[in-house]
Amino acid sequence: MAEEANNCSNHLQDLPKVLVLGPPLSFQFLQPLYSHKFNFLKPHLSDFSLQHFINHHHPPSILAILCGTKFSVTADVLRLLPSLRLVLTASAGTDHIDLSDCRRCGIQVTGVGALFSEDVADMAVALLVDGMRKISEADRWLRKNNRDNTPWDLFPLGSKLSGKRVGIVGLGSIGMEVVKRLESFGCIISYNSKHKKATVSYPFYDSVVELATNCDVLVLCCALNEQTKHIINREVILALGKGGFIVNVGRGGLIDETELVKCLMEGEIGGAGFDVFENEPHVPKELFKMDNVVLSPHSAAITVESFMDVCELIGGNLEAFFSNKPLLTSVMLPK
Ligand SMILES: O=CC(=O)O
Repeated sequence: MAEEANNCSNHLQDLPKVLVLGPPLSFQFLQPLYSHKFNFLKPHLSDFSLQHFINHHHPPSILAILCGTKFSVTADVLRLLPSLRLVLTASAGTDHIDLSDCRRCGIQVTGVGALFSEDVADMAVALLVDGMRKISEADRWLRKNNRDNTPWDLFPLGSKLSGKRVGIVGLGSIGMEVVKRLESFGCIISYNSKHKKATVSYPFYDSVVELATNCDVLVLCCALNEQTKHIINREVILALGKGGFIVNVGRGGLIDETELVKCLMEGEIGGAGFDVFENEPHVPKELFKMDNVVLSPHSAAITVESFMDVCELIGGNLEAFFSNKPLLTSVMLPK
């Protein structure tokens, strides 16, 4: 028995090490599939501090990190790992990673590319339909008023989605999937993005205030970075107006959340659908009391199918990296 355990730990020692930070949600599916190929180091199961844990595992032998969005890969973390060559995040967003420092240290970064785009777009549209047609509100109302003598016409009217002017903030792969879906609803699309796209003919606004002025709905699909932090501020919200609706499936920090909550309370905007929040897992408690708001716990990307695909992609990227082949997906690092 002891010999078997010894063989097993010897075998583990021979496998390439991958330091798992977070860990990402998909790790629970990934681990059983790839434990025979990689030695996953799991500081979250240890009582040691991260630094102590890393020092205990011979830092020069750790070439790769696997993380999710809840773990910030800062310059301080990178300093603990002098031989690190790959940061692999199980996410589309990379705002939790110090990309400039990765570049400086010659570390490649890989994420899931466009793998979550369809699921996230589905959720964006679901939040929008739910909010405008009051689906969650209707469900709550009917459960509460489930008596034969309650007249159903007491339930408030929703808003029609077809024909609405929808402004997409960030026309990347998620934004394009949202557009595909909303065009079939008969919505009128325009957008704001870092650059005007040569490949689409939808009206482009280089100012988000102008986009909001000309729309009934804003759907936020862009990455969070220095340029996009609080891209939705009070001025944008007021420009969208009292009947307006905002959906955020990007990152919480895209919206000045305090201002949005205030505007919702003051009736300056019609409603909102949130999959992401500024200080997750904190959700402003005022939102729980609002019927014109639909909430979801940063779960837009999470489906059984996307998790299976993500495991395959992460495994493929790890295999490519450790056999010196090109990565299947890679993140562009800032110049
Ligand atoms: O938020 C989810 C992701 O960035 O993949």
